[in-house]
Amino acid sequence: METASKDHKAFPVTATPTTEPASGRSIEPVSMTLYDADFQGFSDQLGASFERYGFAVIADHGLDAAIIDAALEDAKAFFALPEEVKRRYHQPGTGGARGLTPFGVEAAKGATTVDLKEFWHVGRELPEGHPYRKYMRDNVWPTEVPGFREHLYGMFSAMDALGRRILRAIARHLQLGDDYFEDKVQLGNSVLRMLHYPPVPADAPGVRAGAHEDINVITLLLGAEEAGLQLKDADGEWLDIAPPPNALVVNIGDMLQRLTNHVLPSTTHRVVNPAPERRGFARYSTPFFLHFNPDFVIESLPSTVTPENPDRYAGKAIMAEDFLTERLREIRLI
Ligand SMILES: O=C(O)CCC(=O)C(=O)O
Ligand SMILES: [Fe+2]
Repeated sequence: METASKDHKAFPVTATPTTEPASGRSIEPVSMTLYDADFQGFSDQLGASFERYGFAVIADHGLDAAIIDAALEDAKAFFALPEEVKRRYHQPGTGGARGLTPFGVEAAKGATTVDLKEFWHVGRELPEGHPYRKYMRDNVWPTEVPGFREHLYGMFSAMDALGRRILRAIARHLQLGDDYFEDKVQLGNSVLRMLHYPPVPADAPGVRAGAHEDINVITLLLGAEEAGLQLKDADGEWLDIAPPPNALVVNIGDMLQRLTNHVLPSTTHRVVNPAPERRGFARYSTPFFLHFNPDFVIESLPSTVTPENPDRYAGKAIMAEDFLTERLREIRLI
């Protein structure tokens, strides 16, 4: 539900991307140990990486490995269930907002083939009667995997907290108050996506994930050590993202690009099919799409509007929820 492509024509997803040259550039990881030792230094490094690539690689993120492992093991156990059992948790017509989106359903905008993936979505739980409940569907939980609910929601909460920490550094980089984002995302319509890319036959049509941009504020991604994730660099070259073990990949989504009048770019990315020696391996990755609170109004931050970078969205303020709905319609998910 978080994906759309602007430029599929330039990079048809039906091409054989693994044969395209990937440039030798790579993103320098930033260590989160700097966060407490030298917050300004951390913010500067993170901000520089985002301005340059729209992506950053964060080492030493401090997430509890036990929380991640428990959620991942449960997701793997779920994906290993028979197809007809899994499909009980598919809710057609809801854009895959919660529960399972089966293999062969999602495609990047304009793509002629579907992505070679299936995924499970977990969203925020709010108390009965909360005014934001109308924007957020109820989660669904499989009964076949004991612990799934507790572990998956534990991971949602851990990623949510880490995302808010990272946003403090982004706020510092943008010379806003460090807590600028706090009351704008604390009840955001965020989604944890547990992704399963099965082994890929040599003659598979399509790619694991076609070229797209994320719709949300920032995305926190674990599991990109298994190769395939690439970003489209400013000069049009595809650049492999090869994080060190256990590192977190973070990228800017369309909502933050819009808020910052493109000072922080939402970069096109994709997941290409594996090299022959890795074709027999599944890939599991877990993006957390951090969203604004549904009623936050997105308009260019005054500090990002300059004579060299005039407001690209003058007179186009939009509520986060309307922006999301518009984008999901564009990609025909709702
Ligand atoms: O699996 C990955 O590495 C990235 C997935 C992604 O870009 C997405 O789901 O939006
Ligand atoms: Fe993405």
